[in-house]
Amino acid sequence: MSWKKLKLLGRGSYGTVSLATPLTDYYTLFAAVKSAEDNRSSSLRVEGQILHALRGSDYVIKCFGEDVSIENGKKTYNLLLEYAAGGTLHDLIHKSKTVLGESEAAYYAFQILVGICHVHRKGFIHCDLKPAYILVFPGGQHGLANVKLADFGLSLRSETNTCWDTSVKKCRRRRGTLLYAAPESVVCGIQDKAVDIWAFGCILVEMLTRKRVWSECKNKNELKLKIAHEKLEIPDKISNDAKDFLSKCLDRDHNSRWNAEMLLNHSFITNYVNKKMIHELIQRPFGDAGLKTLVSLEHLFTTTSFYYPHNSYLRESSSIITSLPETNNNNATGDEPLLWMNFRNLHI
Ligand SMILES: Nc1ncnc2c1ncn2[C@@H]1O[C@H](COP(=O)(O)OP(=O)(O)OP(=O)(O)O)[C@@H](O)[C@H]1O
Repeated sequence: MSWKKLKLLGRGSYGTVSLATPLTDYYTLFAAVKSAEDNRSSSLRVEGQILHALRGSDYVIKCFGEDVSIENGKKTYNLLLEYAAGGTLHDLIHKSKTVLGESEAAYYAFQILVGICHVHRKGFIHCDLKPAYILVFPGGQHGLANVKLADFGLSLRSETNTCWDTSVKKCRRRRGTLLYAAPESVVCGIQDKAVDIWAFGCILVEMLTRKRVWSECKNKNELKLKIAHEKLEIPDKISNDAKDFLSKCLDRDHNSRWNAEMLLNHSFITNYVNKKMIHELIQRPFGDAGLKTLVSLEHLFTTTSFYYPHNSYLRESSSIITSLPETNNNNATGDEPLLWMNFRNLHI
């Protein structure tokens, strides 16, 4: 094993998340490792495959590879991810003393939407978007953070626009966290791309007010009834642009709810983010590496082509692109290398 877990970052239902560093270059390179006992690792393995399929976006957490280790005598499956030094959007919203300004919220909203756009274009639905599943990387533009979508454990493939499961009362049961669930998923279990947009709208309300949506509900049943039958109040003390934008995200009719691309062109976003940049980001062809499998940690940390930066370089550089070992690389296709790490975001 050429890497070492340094400390526990958190726990999920599947297992643990740890901060890790390669043994050869202690404290110069970090990653977050999600680990599960091998016999309970199926959802983590699926998440790894989904992240592999979603590679190529700067707005979706990067997966560097997978590995199996023996820990306390038990076979353990490990998924190696980009380390988010800034924690989650939940922390960013609720641990700060003041409500985020509209321009700051719009900047994060823009990044989340570009991530959603990528996920949807790749044929997936996240199904469980919430502030705790959006990771924060300090060091973005204008002193703000960068944010990326994470936790694809409940994601679905959207073969058509809607995912139906004929075995369960003609429709798939609701997935994800109830608070951020769309009316159509609560009422009839529909999971289409529009559920991600509804959840995004709820997240934006939370960013703009520091209050969770439906905060007056006392229990799950009341919450379900409200989502199913009531209009979600748009906050009062925000600009008309923000109100209009939210009304497009929180349209109760999922057929007329705006999609991510439409929302990116709304003035709430374009007032703050350059239109040309948005167009380039959403039109950018997918960076599909030609690899058929995830890169193993052995290759990740032992390849001679992997570049370990010096601290001084870290402060100046925004990104370093590394190449894969010859045997795995498929550069003949002109594909983007799989390993891409934003070193500026690492805390040294
Ligand atoms: N790439 C990462 N970088 C830094 N911290 C992370 C990373 N991934 C997860 N974490 C942290 O680890 C903790 C657990 O994460 P995870 O999202 O896997 O579990 P969860 O959402 O709490 O549980 P579950 O997914 O089972 O509902 C969270 O506090 C999260 O902030």
